[in-house]
Amino acid sequence: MADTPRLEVDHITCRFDGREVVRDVSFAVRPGEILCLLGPSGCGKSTSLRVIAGIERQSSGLVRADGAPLSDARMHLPPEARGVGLIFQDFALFPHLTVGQNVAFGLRGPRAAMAARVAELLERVDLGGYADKSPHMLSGGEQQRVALARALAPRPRIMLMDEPFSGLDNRLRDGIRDETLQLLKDEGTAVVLVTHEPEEAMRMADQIALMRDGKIVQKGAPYNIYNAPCDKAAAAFFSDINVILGTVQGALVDTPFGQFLAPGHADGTDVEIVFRPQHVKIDFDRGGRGPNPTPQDGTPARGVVERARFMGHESLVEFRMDFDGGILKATVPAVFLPKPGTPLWLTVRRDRCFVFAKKR
Ligand SMILES: Nc1ncnc2c1ncn2[C@@H]1O[C@H](COP(=O)(O)OP(=O)(O)OP(=O)(O)O)[C@@H](O)[C@H]1O
Repeated sequence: MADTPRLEVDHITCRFDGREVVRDVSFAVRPGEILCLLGPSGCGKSTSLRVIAGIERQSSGLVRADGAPLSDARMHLPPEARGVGLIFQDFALFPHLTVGQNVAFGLRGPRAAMAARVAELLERVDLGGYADKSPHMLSGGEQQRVALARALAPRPRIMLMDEPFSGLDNRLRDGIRDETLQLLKDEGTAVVLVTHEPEEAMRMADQIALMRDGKIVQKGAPYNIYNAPCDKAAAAFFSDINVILGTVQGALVDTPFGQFLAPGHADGTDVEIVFRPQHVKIDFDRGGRGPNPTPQDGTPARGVVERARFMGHESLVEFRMDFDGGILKATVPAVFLPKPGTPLWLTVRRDRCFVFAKKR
C-alpha cells in the first residue's frame, strides 16, 4: 500500500547499564524519503540507527519495515536478514577486491545480471571506467562513492547512514551529497541519515528529527523546524541567535524594540524573545534620530558597532546596544564593514521572532 511507511520506529527506548540513552523515539519514513536524526554528540542518534540495523537491541518499542516487524518484545531479526543497507563514516572498502568486486559483494544471482547492476551503479556514481581499479588507487571522495554503490547494489529498501560525509573535504562534500540524494530518491530507498551538522540536515532531509538527551524534541520539514523552533535551544542549533528579555503584560511584551505579541503566555511570565542575526535590519544614524518606527519593524534601538567581519557570503556585525550594554548580532548579505564605534540603528523583523517562557 502506497501509504504504508517503509520504516516505522515505534516508541523505541534503549538502556545501557540502567541509563536510558534513547528515550521513546518514534518516526516513520516513506519510500524515497530522507529523515535526518540531528543533534549534538551523545544524544542517541547512532544508537537509534543501530537499533534499526539490528546491531543493538532496544529495551522496549518496535521496528517495522513495510508493516512487518523487524524487532519487538518477542523477536529480533539479525542485521543481515533485514534488507537494510548501512553506510558509516569509517566505511571500509575491501582492499583486496577491485572496485567492481566491492560493488558486487552483496549481490546474488546470475553473473550477467550482477555485472549489469554493478555497471549501472558505477555509472550512476560517475565511476564508469573504474571497475577494475583497486580501492587504494581512488581518492577519498571516489571511495565514498564506491561505498554508496556497494550499499545500494542489493536494492535495500532502507538505507542507514551515520555521518557518511564527514570524512570528505568541503569541496567534494556538496557534490557527493547532492549525487547521493538523487540516487537514493531515484531508487525509492527510505533513508535515515545521522548527522550533527544542521546544514547537512537542511540540505538532505525531507524530515528532520531533532534529538536531545535521547529524545526527539521536534520533528518536521527543515523549513518548519528552522522557522518555528520548539524552544531556544532548537533555534540556536541552526544559527547564532539574539535574545532579549521581557515580561508579559496583557499578552504583550514591552521591549526597546517596541511591543511583541506573546499569545499563550500568562501575565507576569518572564520571556525570552529570540531572533536570528539575519532578521535584524540595520539603518543609519541620521544625526542621532535614527529611522522612523514602522508597524512591521517596530521601534528602532541604537547600538554602536563593536566589530564587523566578512564571512564570504555575508557580513556579521556585532553591536553594543545602548539600552542594556549587551551585544546583538546582525548579518548582511553583502560586504558591509562599518568601523568599530559607528552608531547605527537596529530593528527586528517581528514576524521572525520567537517568544519562549524563560526557563528557571
Ligand atoms: N554499547 C554501549 N554501552 C554503553 N553506553 C553506550 C553504548 N553505546 C552508546 N552508549 C552511550 O549512549 C549515549 C548515546 O550515544 P550515541 O552514539 O547514540 O550518540 P550520538 O548522538 O550518535 O553521538 P555521536 O554523534 O558522538 O556519535 C552516549 O552517552 C554513549 O556513551
